[in-house]
Amino acid sequence: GTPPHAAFVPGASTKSLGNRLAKAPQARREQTIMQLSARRSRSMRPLPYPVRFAVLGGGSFGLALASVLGKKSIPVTILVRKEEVAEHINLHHRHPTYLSDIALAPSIRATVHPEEALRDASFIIHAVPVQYSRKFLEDIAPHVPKNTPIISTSKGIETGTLCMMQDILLETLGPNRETAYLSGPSFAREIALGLVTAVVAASESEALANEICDIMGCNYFRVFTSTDVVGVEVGGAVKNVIAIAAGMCEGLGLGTNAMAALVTRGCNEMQRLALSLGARPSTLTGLSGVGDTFGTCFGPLSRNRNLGVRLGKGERLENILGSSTEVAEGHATAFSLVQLIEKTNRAYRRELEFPIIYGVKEILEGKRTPAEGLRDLMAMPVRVEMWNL
Ligand SMILES: NC(=O)c1ccc[n+]([C@@H]2O[C@H](COP(=O)([O-])OP(=O)(O)OC[C@H]3O[C@@H](n4cnc5c(N)ncnc54)[C@H](O)[C@@H]3O)[C@@H](O)[C@H]2O)c1
Ligand SMILES: O=P(O)(O)OC[C@H](O)CO
Repeated sequence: GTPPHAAFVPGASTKSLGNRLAKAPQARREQTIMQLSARRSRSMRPLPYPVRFAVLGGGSFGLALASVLGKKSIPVTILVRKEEVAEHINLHHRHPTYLSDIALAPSIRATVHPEEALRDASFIIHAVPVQYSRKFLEDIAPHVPKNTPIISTSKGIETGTLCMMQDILLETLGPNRETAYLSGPSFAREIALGLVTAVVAASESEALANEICDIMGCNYFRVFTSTDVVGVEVGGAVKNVIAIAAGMCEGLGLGTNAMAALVTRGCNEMQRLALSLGARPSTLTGLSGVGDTFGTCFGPLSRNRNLGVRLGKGERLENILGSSTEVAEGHATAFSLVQLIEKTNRAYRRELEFPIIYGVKEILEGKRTPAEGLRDLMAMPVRVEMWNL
């Protein structure tokens, strides 16, 4: 028969462990859960092997993740665009503009030279907005070591190609590379301040997801794992568009009932699209689905929500975009999403409706005002709340 310890294999996939746990007798289930907990608490200790990270993009999220690694004394090199920014980080251990009130650990360096950042990197974190990622990655591709895994943090859908980061990485850096997609409610400032944050690392390689969980995890940054890359990427992209709608609801002063209804229906649209693209339903109820949607729709730090608030208060889109130094990914993604929905509907010969996503796109195009968008949502024919997908 199977030896009692066989249910726990360090590095084994959470999925296979889950399957085996479900079938195991009670005593073995308890023993396995204890062993799993021991494994998780080991992840808080210093690593037993040397690693070095390259972080692509010196914006607030790249800095925030660098700060997590820096607190674990892991060497990190951040690739930035401007020489004066690199010099400032190396001299003062803080970014001159982003999160400039937060000191970075001495193990964090910055450079403008891709070869310097990428040479000898054991892991690469990609933190450049989706719309700029293809060009950025094409430019640095010759310097990206062949087998180094990439952890993408960018949330959105590329204009024109309708690609998400998995395809952009494949098309720019080639096949046969392990990749992972980090997502969930994770505002850069809160992470950099050491506030408790939980995210999910999705990868087709369960070994990579587990490694990220061990290496990046600490007592305030908890990394769950998943193999559902599509679900995690779609959740991260759609929540930014729903957050723009939630911001408009706030800006219009519509109240809590309206906000709760809007966000719930937004999650419903997110789930329907994700399922039609092959995601697992449970992913969309997790951190990268409703979790990130709640965080972004209700959190005052969200750039997407704040864009919506300003639109709802009557400000012009050009003014809002012109006054921001950081990217609200939901703006471009709203247009890509509508095209992706139309493509998916055509492929399945059906007419699934996504009134919130379409409404945000039309408001961003100037075809409706936020108040008209809401009026149109209320005028839609009433139907069953949940469709069988
Ligand atoms: N900021 C957050 O709280 C947060 C949290 C989770 C995920 N994300 C995601 O991470 C990604 C990066 O977010 P961020 O807040 O750091 O973004 P950001 O707008 O600050 O930009 C990040 C960096 O990307 C690079 N960059 C920007 N425009 C570029 C261009 N045209 N060409 C080349 N490089 C360019 C720059 O180094 C810039 O500092 C986004 O997709 C975002 O959705 C952000
Ligand atoms: O500031 P936002 O709206 O880009 O959101 C940041 C993160 O994605 C929140 O998880």
